[in-house]
Amino acid sequence: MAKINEDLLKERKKCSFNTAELTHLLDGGKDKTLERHSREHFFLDDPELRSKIPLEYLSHKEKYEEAVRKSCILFRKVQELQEAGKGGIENFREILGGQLGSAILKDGNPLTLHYVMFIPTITGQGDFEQQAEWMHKAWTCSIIGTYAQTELGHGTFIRGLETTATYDPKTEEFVLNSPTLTSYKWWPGGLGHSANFAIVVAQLYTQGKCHGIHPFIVQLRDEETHMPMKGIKIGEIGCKLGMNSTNNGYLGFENYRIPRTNLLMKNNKDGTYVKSPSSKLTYGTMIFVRVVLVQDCASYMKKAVTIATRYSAVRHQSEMKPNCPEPQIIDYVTQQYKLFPYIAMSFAFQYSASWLWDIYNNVTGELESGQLENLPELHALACCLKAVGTADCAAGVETLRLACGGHGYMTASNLPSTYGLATAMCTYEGENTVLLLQTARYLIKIWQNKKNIQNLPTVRYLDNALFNNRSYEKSVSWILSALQQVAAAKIDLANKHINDRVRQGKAYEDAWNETSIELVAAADAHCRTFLLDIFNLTVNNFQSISPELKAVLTDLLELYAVHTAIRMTGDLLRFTNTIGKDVEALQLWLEELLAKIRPNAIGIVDSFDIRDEVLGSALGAYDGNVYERLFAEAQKSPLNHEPVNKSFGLYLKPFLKNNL
Ligand SMILES: CCCCCCCCCCCCCCCCCCCCCC(=O)SCCNC(=O)CCNC(=O)[C@H](O)C(C)(C)COP(=O)(O)OP(=O)(O)OC[C@H]1O[C@@H](n2cnc3c(N)ncnc32)[C@H](O)[C@@H]1OP(=O)(O)O
Ligand SMILES: Cc1cc2nc3c(=O)[nH]c(=O)nc-3n(C[C@H](O)[C@H](O)[C@H](O)COP(=O)(O)OP(=O)(O)OC[C@H]3O[C@@H](n4cnc5c(N)ncnc54)[C@H](O)[C@@H]3O)c2cc1C
Repeated sequence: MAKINEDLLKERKKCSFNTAELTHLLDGGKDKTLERHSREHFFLDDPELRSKIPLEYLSHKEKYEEAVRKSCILFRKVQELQEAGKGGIENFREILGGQLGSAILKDGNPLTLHYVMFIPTITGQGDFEQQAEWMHKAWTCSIIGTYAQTELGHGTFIRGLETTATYDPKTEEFVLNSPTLTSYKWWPGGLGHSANFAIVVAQLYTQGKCHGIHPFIVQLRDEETHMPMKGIKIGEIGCKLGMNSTNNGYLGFENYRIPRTNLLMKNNKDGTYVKSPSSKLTYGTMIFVRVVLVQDCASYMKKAVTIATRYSAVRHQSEMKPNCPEPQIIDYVTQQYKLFPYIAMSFAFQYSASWLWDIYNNVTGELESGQLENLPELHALACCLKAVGTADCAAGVETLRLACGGHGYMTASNLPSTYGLATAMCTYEGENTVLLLQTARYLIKIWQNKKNIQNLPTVRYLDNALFNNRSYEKSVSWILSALQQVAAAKIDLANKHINDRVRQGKAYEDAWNETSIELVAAADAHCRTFLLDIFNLTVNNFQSISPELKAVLTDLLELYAVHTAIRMTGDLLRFTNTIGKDVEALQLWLEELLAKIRPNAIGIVDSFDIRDEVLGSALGAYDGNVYERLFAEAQKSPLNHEPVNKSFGLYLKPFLKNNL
């Protein structure tokens, strides 16, 4: 093993708790950690899953081809694991998500949508016969599917989609058409050249009447030759900020016929068209992905913060005191402020993601038996957690990249491509502002009618939060109650402003739009109370952990709470009993916490136990040999493979001569 950097050795000695204990806690037990290790070994130590040339130096086409090669090996290996009964959804979570997935396929996986949306849509929206027909083919990958909903003209407003599926009773077929340029499907992952099937969301027409959007299973390419079917126009949409291997595609239909039975029917029991109990059941797959994305936010954040924290312990810069050695940059308090809140935030997101996953499973269980009452609460929670989680994650990764100075700008730091993956999450699966407005819509309804509020665990605090009015105490419980008061006050105020505008004669929708900045802020505040509440509950509920670990988790919980409170200073002053002196006390508390966490910072990120191959970063490797790794990475540039590049003879030399 390479020699470990001296600074990191010293940092590791300072750590006050057992890092393995925290690793096991985060994984859900020692056996889970061992399972994860064996999964990592299975995938990361397979030489076939490594690339010979760094991705950045490949052309767009080569990147795609390399990604398809790897994805096929990857999913063959997942199938092997499933067949051996080793692991269920965890395999998919890791392989598709921000850790193993993004380590092996750094710029995205062209087959992700098959697992994340195609299969879940068949399971969630297909009836018994349809599942029998399609699931085996999909699971065994005899067919590869994607989820084609968004169009050139509409992503958010899905009721406005223009693709039509018109029923032809004579042939018992649906005829698919893209009547306009804006009706072309645009964005679906893997659609360009990978998938041969898709779930297509289209407006269903029977007897000249439109019944709204519905999902259909559609064959796009010949299963043998992979040529597009007649009546299908298909291709890739081109280069993007990131995710350049995901093969996002476009798709148009010209009188393309599919059997009647390809309309997914779980929510339309009859063979003839019958309206489902809730049109929003069609949106089920989107809720599923929003839920799993919150977990991914924690993964990306842990990765970025591990890289930046290790680098900050190795990097020395400037003089703090005259004639003293240059300090590690992690000793600058401003640097700690860039790093440690994101360490704390990754815990907050991991714990909330896990609660959300449980709520999701309960509610989908209820939906199976026709109970819909808890769906709105789940939808509202999933929307705001997805929005706040992805926004904080993307901003966090960018802050952490900046915290690494110039070297953070190198692709070898792996921070730019992590940012590319993180920022995409802010848009896909529901643009963040739009999702916060969905949560706000629910909160306003609850505010206007609090009758059943005590049965709704995520909003019951709103019953009396407006009147919390506690005087400042240095405690998480005070911050939580203050944040709850802020959320309640913001909802109340937004509600008042909507009503005022309606009273002035505005249409409700106009009043809503005019109040929407406040509505988004209210939903954001509500979400932050949930994140803190769950973090607090989780840490308080840990019974059998060592006092040393409990102390570290408490520091992180407090830092998360204080950091959130300071970010919302204006709101605290405006809506609670907080006064200027309390803000000063919060600031001192923040600084105290940064100092407390400082000796454990490396220990905490080590506990995330992220393998070097997953970090994929010259700055973040366990051994801390930053400069050697940066130098080695530079040697991989194709420009360094020859002492003189041909452009010298072609352009520079004549140019230099001309200037003589
Ligand atoms: C294999 C097995 C296992 C595998 C497991 C693997 C797991 C592990 C994987 C781990 C790694 C992950 C990696 C991921 C990589 C991903 C790759 C990229 C994927 C990216 C894909 C995409 O990007 S794919 C397109 C997504 N595209 C949207 O996301 C559109 C947003 N746009 C809307 O979502 C609607 O359009 C919008 C705005 C609501 C308005 O919809 P609208 O106009 O119809 O509705 P209104 O606003 O009028 O609301 C009317 C009433 O509906 C209520 N409501 C609305 N939605 C509802 C809902 N969903 N459920 C219930 N209720 C709902 C609402 O609350 C109102 O209720 P009320 O009336 O009671 O107030
Ligand atoms: C990397 C990536 C992968 C994707 N993969 C898929 C896929 O596999 N399948 C698929 O079907 N789609 C996919 N998409 C599409 C994605 O779901 C949409 O881009 C997303 O839902 C946002 O829709 P839009 O692009 O129409 O944005 P728009 O809705 O046009 O948003 C533009 C702006 O308008 C604002 N806005 C829009 N409506 C409102 C409103 N009601 N109130 C206030 N503000 C509003 C937004 O806040 C935003 O600021 C993907 C997108 C990306 C970036």
